[in-house]
Amino acid sequence: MKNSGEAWPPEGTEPVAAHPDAPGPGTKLGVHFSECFGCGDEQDGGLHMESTVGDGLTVKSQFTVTEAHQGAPGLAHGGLLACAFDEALGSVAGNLLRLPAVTGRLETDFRRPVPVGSTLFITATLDGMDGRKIYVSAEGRLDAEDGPVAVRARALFVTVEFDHFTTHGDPNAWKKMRDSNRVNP
Ligand SMILES: CCCCC/C=C\C/C=C\C/C=C\C/C=C\CCCC(=O)SCCNC(=O)CCNC(=O)[C@H](O)C(C)(C)COP(=O)(O)OP(=O)(O)OC[C@H]1O[C@@H](n2cnc3c(N)ncnc32)[C@H](O)[C@@H]1OP(=O)(O)O
Repeated sequence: MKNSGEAWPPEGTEPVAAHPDAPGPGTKLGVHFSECFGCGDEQDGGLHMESTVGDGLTVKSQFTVTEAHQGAPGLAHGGLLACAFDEALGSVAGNLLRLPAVTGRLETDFRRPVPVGSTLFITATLDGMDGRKIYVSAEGRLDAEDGPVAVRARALFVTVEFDHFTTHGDPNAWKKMRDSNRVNP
């Protein structure tokens, strides 16, 4: 993946269409795995992000910063903001393409402080694919859809076989996610 100053998406990236069975604009995506740190509802310390499919190849997510997310006093920790963007970017890749994929590389540009109590309105866009490589980008605006941009991010996701998760992860947790019918791999 190219560095921040270089062309995005990189040369060789092809435009993509959403999968025919992908959820349409306006669909609330809910929780893909109850224990996910980004969106899970059984993860007390998590980010509890909520996402909805947007127009075009986008997903819109919201992340409200609490005192549990601080780095500097009163301000969101940059690593947690990166986590929020990983979730939003993974959501646009996974839900619109309906392909299992993992983050290979994630870049974040922090442009404004994000205070405790504020909500980031994140729009993530599916920029294209090159073989197994999925390119996605996002921006997060402070406290409103048209608020000032606080964070920009872009990422490379790489498609994997489903056994990536059972081989390297926890097969029982995978079964729990599958049985919840929240995703349908
Ligand atoms: C997580 C959800 C699972 C559920 C899936 C089901 C349904 C989906 C529906 C909804 C999902 C909704 C939301 C998801 C929300 C959040 C997502 C969170 C995602 C994560 O939290 S995920 C954890 C962190 N993530 C990892 O744990 C990855 C560890 N890693 C590896 O597992 C390997 O590293 C892997 C597999 C990445 C590649 O390994 P590999 O051996 O398969 O393939 P290879 O190395 O050949 O790479 C192939 C091509 O990608 C290029 N490439 C690779 N990495 C690159 C890099 N960093 N920079 C530049 N280029 C790179 C190569 O250069 C080559 O390019 P080329 O084809 O041109 O040669």
